[in-house]
Amino acid sequence: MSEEQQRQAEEQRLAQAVEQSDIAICVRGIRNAFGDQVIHDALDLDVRKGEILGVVGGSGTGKSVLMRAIIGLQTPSEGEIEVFGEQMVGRLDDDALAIRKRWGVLFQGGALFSTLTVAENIEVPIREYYPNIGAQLRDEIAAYKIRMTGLPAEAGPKYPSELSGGMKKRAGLARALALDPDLLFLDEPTAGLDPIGAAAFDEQTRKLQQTLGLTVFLITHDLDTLYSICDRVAVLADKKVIAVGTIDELLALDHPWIQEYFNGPRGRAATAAVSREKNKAEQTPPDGRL
Ligand SMILES: Nc1ncnc2c1ncn2[C@@H]1O[C@H](COP(=O)(O)OP(=O)(O)OP(=O)(O)O)[C@@H](O)[C@H]1O
Repeated sequence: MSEEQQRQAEEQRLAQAVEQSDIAICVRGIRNAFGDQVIHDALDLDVRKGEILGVVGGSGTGKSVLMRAIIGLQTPSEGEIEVFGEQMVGRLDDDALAIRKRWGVLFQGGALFSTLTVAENIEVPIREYYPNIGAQLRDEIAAYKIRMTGLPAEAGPKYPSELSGGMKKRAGLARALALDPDLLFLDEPTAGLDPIGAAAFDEQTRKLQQTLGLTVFLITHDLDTLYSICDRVAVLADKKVIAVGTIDELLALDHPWIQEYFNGPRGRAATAAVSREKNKAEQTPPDGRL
């Protein structure tokens, strides 16, 4: 190899290394199947650091299975998954502890422990990963997370059955944030919320993502969420991620599911709502008076 070729190879290697360091989650060639039912085959996906990536796809396309594979609850039969540069497939729980502490998960439906109060739910991951933290500090952390997610302080001693749907989601979010994660997984966080509650939850997610510098993997069917807070969207179909990009980039593709989803009546309504919000913001003077 000539000196010039060596220099070019080194530059390429460095460029790749810089590119890689921008990636929070790197999924390559994974296959997931349940018996004869193949859910993913040769699926690739990159999630960039600091982005909110929306993950969409028809029901049963394997969005939750993909999330479970990334967080180690489902072992792919083929392929590799890296989180923050660490190989995850086949790692034992103890071995991957340092990485597992760096993410928080809000499962579909909230998945709060019904026999524990909100504060006790939030304290579960703290007890699990930091058993030496004393009760008083644990309580303080829980109270802080409760405030952070917009719940009233009185929610702490309540049981999940005493909360509204929106409050349950926020309690689940508070638990997901218990360990100050860098990476947040949200599985259909606004499902079942009324539109105002859903918009408030989205806004909270965006605010937290910006202030805490989080990377967010967000599974949703909610077009308003995609339009209002997602930086990019990944589309699952045909056992793969068939496209990733901004909504404008996806709209330029002529895949029938993508066109139907974003350009159907609901997609058009969501676009119209976003441009109305934009116009309103542009017409509002900086001091907020109309
Ligand atoms: N533990 C399991 N055992 C057998 N099949 C499973 C298991 N988990 C998921 N599946 C199947 O895998 C497929 C994908 O499920 P998944 O929950 O990931 O879909 P999804 O895209 O998240 O759907 P939805 O949008 O309806 O929530 C479904 O057909 C489901 O029945």
